[in-house]
Amino acid sequence: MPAKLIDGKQIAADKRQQIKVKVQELAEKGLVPGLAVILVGENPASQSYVKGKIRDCKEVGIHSELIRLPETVTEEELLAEVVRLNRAPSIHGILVQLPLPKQISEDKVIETIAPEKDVDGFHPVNLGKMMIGQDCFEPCTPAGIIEMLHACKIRIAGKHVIIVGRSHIVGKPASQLFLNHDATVTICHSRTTPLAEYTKQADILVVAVGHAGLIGAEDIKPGAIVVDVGMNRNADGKLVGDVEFPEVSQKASFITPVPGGVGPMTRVMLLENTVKAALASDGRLQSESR
Ligand SMILES: Nc1nc(=O)c2c([nH]1)NC[C@@H]1CN(c3ccc(C(=O)N[C@@H](CCC(=O)O)C(=O)O)cc3)C=[N+]21
Repeated sequence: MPAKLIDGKQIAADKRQQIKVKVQELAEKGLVPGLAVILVGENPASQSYVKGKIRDCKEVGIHSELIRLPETVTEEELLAEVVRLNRAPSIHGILVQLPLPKQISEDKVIETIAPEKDVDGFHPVNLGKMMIGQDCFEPCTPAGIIEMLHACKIRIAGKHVIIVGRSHIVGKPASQLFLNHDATVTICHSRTTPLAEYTKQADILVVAVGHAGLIGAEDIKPGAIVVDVGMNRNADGKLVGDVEFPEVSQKASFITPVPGGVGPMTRVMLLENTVKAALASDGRLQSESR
């Protein structure tokens, strides 16, 4: 039986609707969540992602500010902008679009964002809190994956989750989040051999590498749940994941498509984190909401 498609686009749209209602309630109480997005340079992919984020904010009533800086900006200038936004009362979340030009240390920039405004969940304080199970901003892509599995009523506890990829923004935090949800977690990466011997054992397989066609039908267990985080352009310029989609979907029980799977969930989790940041900034509303 072919896999059920996990419709990330639809799940994200439903979630945006809920967030919109929440934002309206907060606005009536005088709190308008605010997100600042810093975009450095003219990279077309980054420009289009950032446009999407700003559009999402508009749709749900989150105030957004786009700060555009030239490709030649110095690290000092960028850090000064982050510090200004750390202090701005109308801004609750700060996102610096990655990647950044070579002259700028991404680590330094992320560490300069106030942890309570780090809606990407990339700051070491948030990553550390996640590791010890404390309340924190969870990175949007891993959080979106968990959210879409929940929306499909897929249980995580006790499952063997195999993550392929160990990036700081997807693989590593995803492994931690799945562990926090009581999964048994295995992390695979470029030096794992033979990769297929591992992936075939997964109840839930998360692939976040960035190689089109990395996972074929022969690499999964029948009935596995497959989450494709890959984003690759094929020869025709079409967006494709890391998983051979038609073949794998014949053998899996659930699969996320690319596009329309994890990507839209990543975007909606940013909105959720921004509302959370706004609420946390307002002691009065925070205690009311409990
Ligand atoms: N500070 C920072 N935070 C990020 O979260 C961040 C970043 N930098 N840099 C770049 C990556 C990439 N990323 C995407 C999110 C959603 C889609 C998305 O919605 N994709 C659609 C399709 C988009 C298309 O067609 O091009 C989909 O998969 O259906 C894509 C890419 C966030 N990133």
